[in-house]
Amino acid sequence: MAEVKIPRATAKRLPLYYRYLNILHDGGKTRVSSTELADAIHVDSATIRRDFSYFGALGKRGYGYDVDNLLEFFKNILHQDRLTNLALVGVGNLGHALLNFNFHQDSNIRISAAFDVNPKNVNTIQGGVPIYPMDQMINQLRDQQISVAILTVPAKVAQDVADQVSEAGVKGILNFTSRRLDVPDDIRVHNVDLTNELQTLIYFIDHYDETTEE
Ligand SMILES: NC(=O)c1ccc[n+]([C@@H]2O[C@H](COP(=O)([O-])OP(=O)(O)OC[C@H]3O[C@@H](n4cnc5c(N)ncnc54)[C@H](O)[C@@H]3O)[C@@H](O)[C@H]2O)c1
Repeated sequence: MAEVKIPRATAKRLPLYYRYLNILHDGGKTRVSSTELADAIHVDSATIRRDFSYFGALGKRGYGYDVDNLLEFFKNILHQDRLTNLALVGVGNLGHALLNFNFHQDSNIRISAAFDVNPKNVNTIQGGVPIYPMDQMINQLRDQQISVAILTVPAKVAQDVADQVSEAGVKGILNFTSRRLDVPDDIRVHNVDLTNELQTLIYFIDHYDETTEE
C-alpha cells in the first residue's frame, strides 16, 4: 500500500475507528454511516469523513461505509495484520503494571521481552513475559526483531537505555520518563506524561465551549 501522509490528529483516531469497527464486525453489522460512527465514538461526523478521505473515497453516499472493507483497510494501515512484539525496559511499579496489562484483545501488539537491572526481577516471568538482564538486551531485541521499546526506567538512566535500544535497531520508543531523549532522526519517540494529560483534561473542562475536538 502506498504511504499516505495524514495529520497527527487523524493518526491518533485510527485505533479508535479500528476498535469500533471490530465491535460492529463481531456484531454481524455489514455497513455503517459516518453519523452512526460519530455517535458511537464521540467524534463528529465531518471529522470522520475528512479523516477517511485522506485514504481515498472509502464510503458511498446513501450507503455509508462497508464494515469489512474498512476493517481490512485499517488493519493493514495499523499493521494489525501481523503481530508486533514490544520490549519493556524497567520492571518497577509502572513497568509491572504494563506487563500485566494485556493490551486490547483485538490489538495485535504484545510485550514479548522485558529487561531490568534488579537481580530480584531478572530471570523471572511476570505477566507471561520473561525478564532478561540488561547485558542481554541488545541481542534479544535483535533476535526477536523488536521495533518498539517502552521505557519505564528512572529518568537518570533513560538516555543510556535509549542509546542501547537505538543501537539494537528499535524504531520507536514510548517514553514514560520525564527525560527528553536524544535519538537518531530515524527513531520516533512518543512521550507519555499523565500529569500533562490530566492538566489538559482539566483545561478542557474549564474551557469546554471554546475548544474543538480537532
Ligand atoms: N509518564 C507518566 O505519567 C509516569 C507515571 C509514573 C511514573 N513515571 C516514570 O516512569 C518511570 C518508572 O517509574 P516507577 O514508579 O515504575 O519506578 P520504579 O523505581 O518502581 O521502577 C524502575 C525500574 O527500573 C529498573 N532500572 C533501574 N535502572 C535501570 C537500568 N539502567 N536499566 C534497566 N532497568 C533499570 C529498576 O530496577 C526498577 O525495576 C520513572 O521514570 C517515573 O518517573 C511516569
